[in-house]
Amino acid sequence: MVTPSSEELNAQRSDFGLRLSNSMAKYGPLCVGIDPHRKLLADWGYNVDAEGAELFSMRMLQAASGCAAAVKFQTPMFERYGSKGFEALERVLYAARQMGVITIVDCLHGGLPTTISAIADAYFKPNSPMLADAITLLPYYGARSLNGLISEALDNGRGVFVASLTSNPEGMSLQTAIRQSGDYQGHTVAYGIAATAQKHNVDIEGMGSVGLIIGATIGQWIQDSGVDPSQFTGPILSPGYGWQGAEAKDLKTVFKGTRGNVLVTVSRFIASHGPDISALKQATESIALDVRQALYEAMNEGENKEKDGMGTNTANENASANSETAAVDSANVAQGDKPKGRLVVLTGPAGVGKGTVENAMRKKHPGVWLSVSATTRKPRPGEVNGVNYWFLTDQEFSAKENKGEFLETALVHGLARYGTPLKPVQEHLAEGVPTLLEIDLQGARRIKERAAELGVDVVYVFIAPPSFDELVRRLKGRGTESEAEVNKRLETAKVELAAENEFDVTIVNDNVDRAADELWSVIAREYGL
Ligand SMILES: Nc1nc2c(ncn2[C@@H]2O[C@H](COP(=O)(O)OP(=O)(O)O)[C@@H](O)[C@H]2O)c(=O)[nH]1
Ligand SMILES: Nc1ncnc2c1ncn2[C@@H]1O[C@H](COP(=O)(O)OP(=O)(O)O)[C@@H](O)[C@H]1O
Repeated sequence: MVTPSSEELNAQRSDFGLRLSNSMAKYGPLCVGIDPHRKLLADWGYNVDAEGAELFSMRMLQAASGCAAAVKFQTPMFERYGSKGFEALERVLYAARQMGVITIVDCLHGGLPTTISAIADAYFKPNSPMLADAITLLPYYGARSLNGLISEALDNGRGVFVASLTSNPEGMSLQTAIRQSGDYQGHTVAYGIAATAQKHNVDIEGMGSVGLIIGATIGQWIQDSGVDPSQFTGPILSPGYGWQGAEAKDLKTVFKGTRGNVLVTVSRFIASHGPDISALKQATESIALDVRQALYEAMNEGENKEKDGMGTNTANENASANSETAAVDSANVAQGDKPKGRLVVLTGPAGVGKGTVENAMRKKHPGVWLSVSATTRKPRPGEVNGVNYWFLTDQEFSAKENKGEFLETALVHGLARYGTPLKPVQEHLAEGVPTLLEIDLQGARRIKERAAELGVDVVYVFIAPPSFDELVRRLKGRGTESEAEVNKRLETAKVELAAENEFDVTIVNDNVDRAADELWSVIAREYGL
């Protein structure tokens, strides 16, 4: 038998971390949770059995492929159907491998070393029936009880996520209990778990293969735990976003100063848009952008934070950033003496592709902040409150308007009211963050009138279609409006197209990537990036 060299062994042991960080660089920090809850199966019109769970999972997998860095399966949702449930999971894992999607099996195994070593045969070996890229582990027999199994995972190029800080209140009191003896005496239980996991990552260049699970909803508890996620150089899996109550601001609190190694799991929110595959994809893309933006801000928040404590290598030095552009943007945006760029106001007729171009640009440059408007119109399938718009009732909108909470408002297409919340725009501009508004012509004109009074400098950008016929084609092709609504939008479009010369820059959206690059070059010029 040929004994592998130490370089080969090291390459093997960092394989999962490397593959995951490459996938996160490509698709962003979203992990789609594939959890066939009984209620979801019934909502989708599937049988509540192993077959239903398999059909559900295959569809979620299809939606996640190309939109998310990884997928995660909760085993109890399959195990409840006994051997048929496990067969379903085996087939879904096989399909994911064929599609090249990274898989995490959330089985939360733990126990005595002799017993759990058998788990390696189930998940890590080349012929394992449920071969997965990583599994989740419970360390409550002692973090070191997992070392044998972790070594097996690493030797096979696989990874693990060790539960460290969960978000249920009882979990928190246990995890922040102070250790009475042993290596980490005087530290919390969670700290000892994180520090033990980190030991597997210290000699690895880039992101390690031994991860932690830290719930997004734990908020300020992170401080009581003594765990500093910015010091950890393996991947961090974070459930709890969306359905379970965590928001962008919670990600910022918990993951301050991290460097692209946080993977946020979203499950029920995405599944609630199914079974239509395009609605599932759209929901996945929306939430992926939202999560990416929040983590990008979290990364900048920790810029000048003191480093201490756990582990010898800082995440700053060791973990790979989630994308090269993110790293470049952060270097430029977060410098002490921030350039104060002008507010970028983007306008263009409905259906010209404003949303498409902005999304393409923000995928490459997550440091750009796009204001989220409020509207009284109904959400379209896949639209997410707080991500696409803040969806308000007429009364709620009027109340905010009366309190002066909007920078501008307008009645658009004579159908619904829209408004730009003032405070977040002021805050982002004050911090030197590239700030983009997408609003209609009336709103752009209103800002022109008020810019001096508000002390904001503005650059006005117009997105134009290659031709009117193409605009009609795109608007109809989008298929989200009735014929009457399309006609209303085309009437507005004629007025907006005639106002093109009121703008500082026109970008013709004939090709999404090219238009996105042009939009970025306007922003880059404004903010000196
Ligand atoms: N004035 C103003 N217009 C907005 C705001 N948010 C969105 N809009 C514009 O409202 C119009 C309608 O947007 P939307 O309902 O998303 O659908 P669309 O008509 O198909 O683009 C678009 O022209 C948007 O640019 C806002 O906060 N203020
Ligand atoms: N350059 C382009 N070429 C072809 N189709 C496009 C282009 N840009 C956008 N689209 C399509 O046009 C439709 C309208 O785009 P959307 O981003 O919703 O527009 P807006 O936000 O301006 O209302 C969508 O179906 C989108 O996929």
